Amino acid sequence: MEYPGNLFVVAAPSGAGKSSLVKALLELDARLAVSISHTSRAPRGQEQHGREYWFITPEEFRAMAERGDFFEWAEVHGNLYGTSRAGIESRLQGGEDVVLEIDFQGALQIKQLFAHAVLIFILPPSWDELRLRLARRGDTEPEVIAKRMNNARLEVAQAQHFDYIVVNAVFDTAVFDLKTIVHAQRLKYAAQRRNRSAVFQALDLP
Ligand SMILES: Nc1ncnc2c1ncn2[C@@H]1O[C@H](COP(=O)(O)OP(=O)(O)OP(=O)(O)O)[C@@H](O)[C@H]1O
Ligand SMILES: Nc1nc2c(ncn2[C@@H]2O[C@H](COP(=O)(O)O)[C@@H](O)[C@H]2O)c(=O)[nH]1
Repeated sequence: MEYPGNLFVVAAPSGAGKSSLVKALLELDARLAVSISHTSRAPRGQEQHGREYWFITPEEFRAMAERGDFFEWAEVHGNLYGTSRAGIESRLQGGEDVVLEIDFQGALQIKQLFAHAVLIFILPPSWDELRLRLARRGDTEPEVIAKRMNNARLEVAQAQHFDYIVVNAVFDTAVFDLKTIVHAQRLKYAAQRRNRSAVFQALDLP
């Protein structure tokens, strides 16, 4: 599938900081929109339906998957997560740029569907720091942290399939790296599509 809008996929082990980084990136870039996923997991902390996720039951999730409502979906840490077509198709068709914050299984499914999608993997600076970040966030049970740390080793092994790897050690440096990737991709994709006005727009030229 090919749409005029750019598609960025950000994946990372839980706690590496992808939601925080994507939030900071969106604040700097009004042309980016984040896709809100559907999940069968229960809300955590202050999470709200329709803001962090669309929270639905496993039965509702499976019915949506069977209807083909998702571009991708996967089971992650024992819960179901998916990117709905309705959430992003019209934006991409309209030339808007979209970011997906999803796991590596979903990222690889997206790359099969959208050859121009840019896959970015976020790494924590160390395993100890990853564990600390999960613990400091304060909304995840110790046994869930243990499960996510185990899964993190499998997830990091998939980083080789991504277009870029960003290490989230110093937060502002990682945001800058993401910004640079987004800017470079906008130029490249616009040039590939021979869209001169999009090239000028990406360069911020009149
Ligand atoms: N560079 C950084 N240095 C220190 N702490 C950070 C950094 N980046 C993020 N954090 C903190 O780490 C914690 C985890 O971050 P965040 O929730 O963004 O991770 P995530 O990868 O989106 O996790 P999940 O997949 O579970 O949603 C948060 O408390 C966040 O404030
Ligand atoms: N394949 C997909 N993975 C998703 C999606 N939305 C989120 N996720 C990933 O799930 C884990 C856990 O998230 P959490 O909010 O429970 O901590 C994390 O890796 C997310 O990136 C999705 O739509 N598809």
